[in-house]
Amino acid sequence: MTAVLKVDCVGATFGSLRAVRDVTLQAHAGERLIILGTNGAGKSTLFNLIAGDILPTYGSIEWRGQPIQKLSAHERTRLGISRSYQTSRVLHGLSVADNMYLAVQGVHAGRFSWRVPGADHPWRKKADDTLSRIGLRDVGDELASNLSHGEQRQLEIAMALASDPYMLLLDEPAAGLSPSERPGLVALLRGLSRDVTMIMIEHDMDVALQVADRVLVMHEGEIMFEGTPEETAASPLVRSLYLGSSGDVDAA
Ligand SMILES: Nc1ncnc2c1ncn2[C@@H]1O[C@H](COP(=O)(O)OP(=O)(O)OP(=O)(O)O)[C@@H](O)[C@H]1O
Repeated sequence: MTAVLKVDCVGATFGSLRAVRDVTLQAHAGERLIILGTNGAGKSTLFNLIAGDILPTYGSIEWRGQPIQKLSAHERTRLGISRSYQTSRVLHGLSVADNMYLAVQGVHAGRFSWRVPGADHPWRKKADDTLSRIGLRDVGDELASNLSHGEQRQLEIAMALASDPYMLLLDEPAAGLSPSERPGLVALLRGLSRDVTMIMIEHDMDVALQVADRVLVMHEGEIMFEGTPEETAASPLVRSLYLGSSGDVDAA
């Protein structure tokens, strides 16, 4: 397996707080890597370091053989790294199709235009194709505010795919979903092309274990466990770190 992402002994410090400590990890081409951990474990900070939203205090990050730890988020997007955020970036006053169009337009930095593009404009076509891929083409004319919570998360994933990334970083895609919406999300994530490597932060153990090839568990800024979904589900360490003393998987 080819390692496309190599994070080597990376740390991020905020004042006296060591939010991420000496983290080393690799992601392989096409892999689904899931990062679990309790609140404040450092998962989002690690994502920000990989995506370029913050720069590491120390350590190196290599993407397809190239050091990227000093590159901006925008430069990393151009190299094929795309991310979603915990807080939705969907504009509720716009239609689903227009949200998607803006995401495609955003990839072509410096070429913003207020002119309404025709249906045959290549960016519009790209937006429509991506919505079809994610199963939202039929609701393209709906205001984004009219979508169910599950469909809004779907739209965020579609928007993150606008740049045709090689690697997708998804920050808690199941957050706020009802139990009945989760199987749809799992099916969507499992159906994404293996041309795209995926790293995902997820609190929901059930969703995480259904999507993951490999699981990392963070605690107090460090990676404390790495294993397959089966090893994760069976691990007493994961139970004590992640699930607390109750050991109740459903409590995740
Ligand atoms: N920009 C910042 N400035 C100062 N402290 C920060 C900053 N970002 C994160 N932190 C702190 O770093 C620690 C790790 O936060 P982080 O958001 O990475 O954790 P997390 O595992 O993603 O948690 P959650 O699951 O709640 O999102 C926390 O104590 C947080 O308060």
